[in-house]
Amino acid sequence: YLSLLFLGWLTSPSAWHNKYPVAHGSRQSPIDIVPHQASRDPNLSQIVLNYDRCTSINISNNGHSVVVEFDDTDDRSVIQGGPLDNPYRLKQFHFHWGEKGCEGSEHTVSGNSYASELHLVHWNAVKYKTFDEAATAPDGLAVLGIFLDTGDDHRWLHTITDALYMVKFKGSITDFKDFNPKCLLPSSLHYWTYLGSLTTPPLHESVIWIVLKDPITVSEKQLGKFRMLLFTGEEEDQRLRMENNFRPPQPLKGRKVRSSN
Ligand SMILES: Cc1ccn(O)c(=O)c1
Ligand SMILES: [Zn+2]
Repeated sequence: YLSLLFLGWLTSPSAWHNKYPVAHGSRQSPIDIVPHQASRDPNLSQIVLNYDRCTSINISNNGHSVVVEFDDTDDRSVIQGGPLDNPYRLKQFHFHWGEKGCEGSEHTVSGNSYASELHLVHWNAVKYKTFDEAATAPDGLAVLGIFLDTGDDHRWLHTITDALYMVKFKGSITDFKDFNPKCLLPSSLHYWTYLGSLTTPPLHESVIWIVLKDPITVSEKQLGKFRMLLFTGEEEDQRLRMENNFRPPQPLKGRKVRSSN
């Protein structure tokens, strides 16, 4: 039992710096966003999402989260505008959540957590040849963060939650075609943006974060289905429920958070 606790400690956010010293870097994510301290930047245009020709491929459990991957061999699904100098290609989206409704998001707003946070991960295919190369470059990735609040059922989330039983165990993967993440967006695309990092090891400081101000609403029942996923593989005897897969806010270290109009 103690060995499990020790193992748990080793993989917890507070221990990541031992293997990934960048965990104590100058542009780590997530952060606490304080709206009235964010500067409205008139030069910040709206963000534009072109997901209409997007091609989802599969859904999988990578031991950290549930991930939907997309065909990123061309510019069929991109995010552009806002703080971005060129289009960034959609590669995957995944979620972070807690064990109860009052925590689970990675970014917080004036110290308040949401129940979950959706990350749509894009990469700069104009400047870099592969996702892995982009993932280590300061302007390599653009992650669109969307908060999930609990309330009524989300009309389209069932498409994902109905597939979760097929990816219960770490390492499981199954087909997941024709899903357009546009159905997971809130009505307003107003956002905060700042320079940050991946929120899981290797914590590369390569992410231009675009966090939408408005959350989407999902039901406690829908969120509960994420908590039946496991961190552990089918062959492991310890079954660890996948929950609290969020990193807490990191020091701002003088960074400016900008706000769209
Ligand atoms: C690429 C990547 C990996 C993990 N997470 O949480 C992210 O938000 C982005
Ligand atoms: Zn994430």
